[in-house]
Amino acid sequence: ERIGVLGIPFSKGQSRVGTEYGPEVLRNGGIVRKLQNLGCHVQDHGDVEVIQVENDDPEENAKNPRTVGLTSKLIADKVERVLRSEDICLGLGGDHSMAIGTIAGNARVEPDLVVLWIDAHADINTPMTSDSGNIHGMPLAFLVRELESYVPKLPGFEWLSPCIHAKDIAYIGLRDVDAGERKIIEKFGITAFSMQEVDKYGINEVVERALRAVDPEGKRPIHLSFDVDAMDPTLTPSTGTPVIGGLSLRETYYIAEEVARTGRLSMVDVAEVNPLLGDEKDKKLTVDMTISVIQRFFGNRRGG
Ligand SMILES: N[C@](CCCC[B-](O)(O)O)(CCN1CCCCC1)C(=O)O
Ligand SMILES: [Mn+2]
Ligand SMILES: [Mn+2]
Ligand SMILES: [Mn+2]
Repeated sequence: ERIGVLGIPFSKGQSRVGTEYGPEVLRNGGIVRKLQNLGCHVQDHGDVEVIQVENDDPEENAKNPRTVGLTSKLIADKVERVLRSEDICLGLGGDHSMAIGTIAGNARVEPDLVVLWIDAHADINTPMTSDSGNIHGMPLAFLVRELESYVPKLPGFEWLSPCIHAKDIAYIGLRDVDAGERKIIEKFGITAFSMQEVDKYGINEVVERALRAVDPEGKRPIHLSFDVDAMDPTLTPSTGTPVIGGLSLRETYYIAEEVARTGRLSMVDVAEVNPLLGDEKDKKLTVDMTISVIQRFFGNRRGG
């Protein structure tokens, strides 16, 4: 497998400083070398250029729209270029608004992709249903074709056309879903396995059902968007919106190993690592746990 690593040092999809240092701490944690040690061919493509628009006033309750929109276009362009020369792109974020660009870019190369969204949150608020105005809680709303008429065209987003269908998405790990998001998930029948289903069926059954729901014939490329807050905060404390009762390390490993086993992984987003939150121990734990999970997307199996 040829892996292209792409840093996405972005934080303007939310209001806490720090996620812009995510790529740096993950690289310093040795992710490139660790993947090479797995026998992968790893090329580091550097960082996406981040655009900072002056006087970027909120629009329709969405914060930093121009900065997020224009940076998302650069992310999409870079992801498309990486995926033209590599088999898989590993996007190191950065807040979860990064997924607007990574999915848009991936879809240009793999138009038939499906999305597995591993997260405590649904990240599908429209600017109107969001209570925070933080675009990291909205990325999927900008990407889903069925939501196009519900999402205003924000300044900076002129370049973006929705590129996935609601039925192409499956959630695992949900435990903090807003009212508006629940309505959207129900209305469009989006496949969603919350932590309750993980407890009810077990992670093996959940992963099997999620994959079958979005890709019953087992042939579509997979965009895996991993928000580190999907894991229990005892494992990844340095993140902006922690929610107790999360995935265990072994459950998260299992998801990664099963997705790797499909052989159809196209892109992995690693979102919401914020090394400025918590103490040094929290930061190191978060980085170490995140890197150990990433390795399992790329062939490190507990069974050897
Ligand atoms: N849904 C939230 C949180 C989004 C998290 C983004 B992610 O997953 O990338 O980390 C919820 C906001 N709201 C905060 C106050 C209490 C109720 C929920 C929002 O801001 O939209
Ligand atoms: Mn989240
Ligand atoms: Mn998220
Ligand atoms: Mn978060």
